[in-house]
Order: sequence, then structure tokens, then C-alpha cells
Amino acid sequence: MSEQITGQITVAGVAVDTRHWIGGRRAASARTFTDLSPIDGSALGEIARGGQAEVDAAVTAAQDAFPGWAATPRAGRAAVLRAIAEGVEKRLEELAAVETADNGALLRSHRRGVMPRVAHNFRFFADWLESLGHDDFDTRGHANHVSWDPAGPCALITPWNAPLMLATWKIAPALAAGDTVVLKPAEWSPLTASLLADIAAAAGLPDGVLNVVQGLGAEAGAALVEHPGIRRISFTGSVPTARRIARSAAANLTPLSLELGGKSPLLVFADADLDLAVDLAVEQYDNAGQVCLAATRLLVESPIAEEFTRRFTERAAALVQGDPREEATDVGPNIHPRQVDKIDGFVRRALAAGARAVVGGERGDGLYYRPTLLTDVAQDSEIVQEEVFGPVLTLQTFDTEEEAVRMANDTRFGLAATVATGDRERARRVTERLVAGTVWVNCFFVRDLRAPFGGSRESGVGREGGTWSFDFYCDLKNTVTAPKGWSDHG
Ligand SMILES: NC(=O)C1=CN([C@@H]2O[C@H](COP(=O)(O)OP(=O)(O)OC[C@H]3O[C@@H](n4cnc5c(N)ncnc54)[C@H](O)[C@@H]3O)[C@@H](O)[C@H]2O)C=CC1
Ligand SMILES: O=C(O)/C=C/C=C(\O)C(=O)O
Repeated sequence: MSEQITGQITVAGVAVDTRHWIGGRRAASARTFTDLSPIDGSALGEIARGGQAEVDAAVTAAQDAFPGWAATPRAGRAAVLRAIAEGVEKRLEELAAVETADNGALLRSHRRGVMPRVAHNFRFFADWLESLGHDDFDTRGHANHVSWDPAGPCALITPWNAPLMLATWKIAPALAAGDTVVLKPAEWSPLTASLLADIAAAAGLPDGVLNVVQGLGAEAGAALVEHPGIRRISFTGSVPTARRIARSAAANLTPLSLELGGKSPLLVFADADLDLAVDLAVEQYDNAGQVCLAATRLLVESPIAEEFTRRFTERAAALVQGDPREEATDVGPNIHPRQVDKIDGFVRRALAAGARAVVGGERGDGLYYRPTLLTDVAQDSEIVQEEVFGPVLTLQTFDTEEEAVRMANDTRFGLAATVATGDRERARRVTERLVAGTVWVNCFFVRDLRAPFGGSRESGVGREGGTWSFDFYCDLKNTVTAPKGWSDHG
């Protein structure tokens, strides 16, 4: 690993350092990888490609910084987290523009929704830390005192579909808890992590508390999760990668949190407000379908299926697909040529198996895939069972509430579910029986950091958000003190 002075690229007018951030210094690698912009497939720059040496250096930096950060009083840690939030807000436009250039998600969403949430992640956990009470209670005169001790260096591995949002979802509670962090961002969207390192340093975060190692999953990512110096692993991404990470975690008995994919249903009952249901369905094309929570399986009660499909088709046809920097754009590109090939492979195989493309069903130019709705799909088919992670929905019909619930639960996932119905009793009955970490009724993507977030079955292990995130990054300790034994007899 060598130091180098240069290592900056300019993206959307913003200077971004393409090197690692280790122990409060920039560090280059002998090798690089090319970062592409999904907007036009152009190369944004060469990014440092870390491996074992860079991971070792970053974990050592995180270990060295740990005692000091862990010992920093709560108010001190909270103040730095709030300063990072302010830094994010000051550079919000830059972060939004760089993220859009890097991962192709809509600029308007980054500006108005995503980047404000990034700042909120830090403020939320600063407040959380300061509001931690003393969970004390008495056992036959013995005083129990619960404390949240910092756990140590954490490995955070994050995906490309919401890079900075999902990274800071993990970074903020880890730092609040007094842990130090080594972040390995996704190689398809590495840039905003580098900007965050600058922002955190400017906010006064001590050297080594946050480290960023750039690189490929099979190299830097694998080396990081295998490292015996890591005390927590938090991962968001695909199920196959999660299995590999879990095997590495098992070797060191490292506690881990996994937020994985989904194949979530939207159940539309005949008593639903049909316009609302169609709105909810069309919303599933957000971020070009690259959302773990997306309700990609539309389950519609038979008597309204024809009218639902007619209105949906009309709405989908009105969606504007194009440059994600344009305000009018609704659906941008997909992240990478490999992802577009993967999406198209799913669609081609579904069509070959007898599915019908009511909407779309083909590639657009470049990395743009046409918003697609497939019907005539079997419950056990690949397109109904596997996560596509692109703008591809399926539509199936059901005749009874019982059948709707059975179809909804009939995948190996359990991340989310959405129910559209005008009947409160039905909503209660159905939501009680759905296997999902989050269930929305007549709404979608209403998110709150206080709520538990995560999946059942193969959609994940553990939950993030509020107390669930914070506690994961702590070594919880209960100290029991007897009323007797004091030399002062007091
Ligand atoms: N949020 C979600 O639920 C996400 C789901 N996916 C799903 O995964 C599919 C494939 O996308 P990928 O980018 O290949 O996802 P992935 O799960 O392989 O990548 C996510 C992160 O894991 C890292 N990684 C990969 N292999 C690793 C290893 N052996 N050890 C440690 N870290 C490793 C990557 O560098 C990246 O930072 C998508 O089509 C989608 O279905 C992908 C990204 C996010
Ligand atoms: O924005 C949220 O609250 C959650 C987003 C999660 C994903 O999009 C994901 O993990 O893919």
C-alpha cells in the first residue's frame, strides 16, 4: 500500500478522493478498479482496490482508536455525530449530485429524501445516546445496573442501491455506541463514502474511528469479515453473499446483522380504493426497482384484476424514463451492465416459460430497462420466487383471502408486505398472518428510524433501527450489587 498525493477525480463538479481513508490519512493501492456511471456508462474514475494489506491497516487503525472513542463521554460523541449531520447538510447538493452520477438513482430523491435522511441518521443516534436511561431494577434488595458498553471495531459492508443512506444507517449507531468502524462500500457506487470520510474528519471525528476501504467484495470485503479483530459485522446485500459472510463470522464467532433481499407482495382486495392501489403498485418502479422492500408481486383479487391492469398500464405508460438528473424523470437507469443483463435474463426466461409482458418486457437504451409487468406467471416459477432487483413486477390473481395470504407467504423471503383494502377487519386478519418484517396497509415506504427494520426467513438476521441498531453495536452488561459487604456499612 503506498501513499500518493493525487487520487482525486471530479464528479458532477465535486472533487472526490478515490483512495482509502485509513487512520485519518488517504492511502492508495497498487491496483484500481473502474467506477462507471449508470447514466451513460462512462467511466467516472479509477478507485483504489484494497485487499488484505489495506484491511489489516484499517482494522489496526480502528483497534488503536477504539479505547479513546469508547471512553469519550456520551455528550462528546453526540456532539461529533451532530457535527457530521451538519456537514452532510452543508454538502447536501454535492452528495446528491455525486450519488446520482455514481448509482443512477433520481437526483430529486437524493436531494429531498435520501440525503436529509443521511443527516437524520446521525442526529437520531446522537439523541438516542443522550437519552439512554439507566435500566436499573431491584432483585431481592440487590441493585441491577444495565450498561451499554462499546463492542469494538465493526465491519460494515454496504450495497449500491442506496449507498450513503444504508452505510450511515450502520455507521451512526456504531459510532454512537462508542465503536470504531471499517466501511467497505459497494464497488459499483464507492464515491459518497469517500466524501463522508472528509465530512467526518472536518466534524472532528478522531483519526481511526471511521475508516473506509475501497475494493471488491471478494477481496476487500472477504478480508474484512474474516478479520479476527472485528467485533461486529453488519451487512446489507444479497443472500448468497450473506451466506459467505456468515461462514466467516462463524469462524470468529463475530455477532452479525444481515439485511437481505425480498420478493414482497402487494395484496389488492376488491374492496380497496383502486386508484390508491394502482398508485402503490406503480411506486414499486422507484429506483428502477432496485429497492429491497419493493412489492414486486402484485396479488389482485380476481373481480378487479382486469380494471386494475387497465389503470396500471395507463399509469405505467405515463412514467418518464430517462436521465436521473432531470426533475421530470420517474425511472432512471439500472446500476451496471451486469445488473441489466441479470434483469433481462429473468424476463427472457419468464417469457419463454409462458409469461406475458403487459407492460415493457425489454431493454431500453444503455442501462435503462423498460418498466415491466408480467402476467400468466406460475407461483413456483423463477420470476415469482427470485429477487430481480430491477423494474420488473408480476401480477397474479386470487379468489379468497385465504389464497391471498397463502400466495403472499409462499416464497423464501419475508422482508415486507403491503395490503390495499377498505376493510379494517380484513386488514387486521391479513396483516396478522403475513410473514414480513414490515407490513404497510394502504401505504408504502412510510419509514421511521424508531421502528424495527429487517426481514424474516432469508430476508435477514436481526433488525436495524432505534434500539435494535444501537443494542447490536453494544456489549450489554448487567452489574448486580449486593446491599451488604461495604466497609463503610453505608
Ligand atoms: N439491499 C439489498 O437487498 C440488496 C440486494 N442485492 C441483491 O443482490 C444481487 C446481486 O448484487 P451484488 O452487488 O452482487 O450484491 P452483493 O450482496 O454481492 O454486494 C453487496 C456488498 O457485499 C460486498 N461483497 C460481495 N462479496 C463479498 C464477500 N465475499 N465478502 C464480503 N463482502 C462481499 C460487495 O462488495 C458489496 O459491498 C442483486 O441483483 C439483488 O438481487 C444487491 C444489493 C443490495
Ligand atoms: O430506505 C429505507 O428505509 C430502507 C431501504 C432499504 C433498502 O432499499 C435496501 O436495503 O435495499
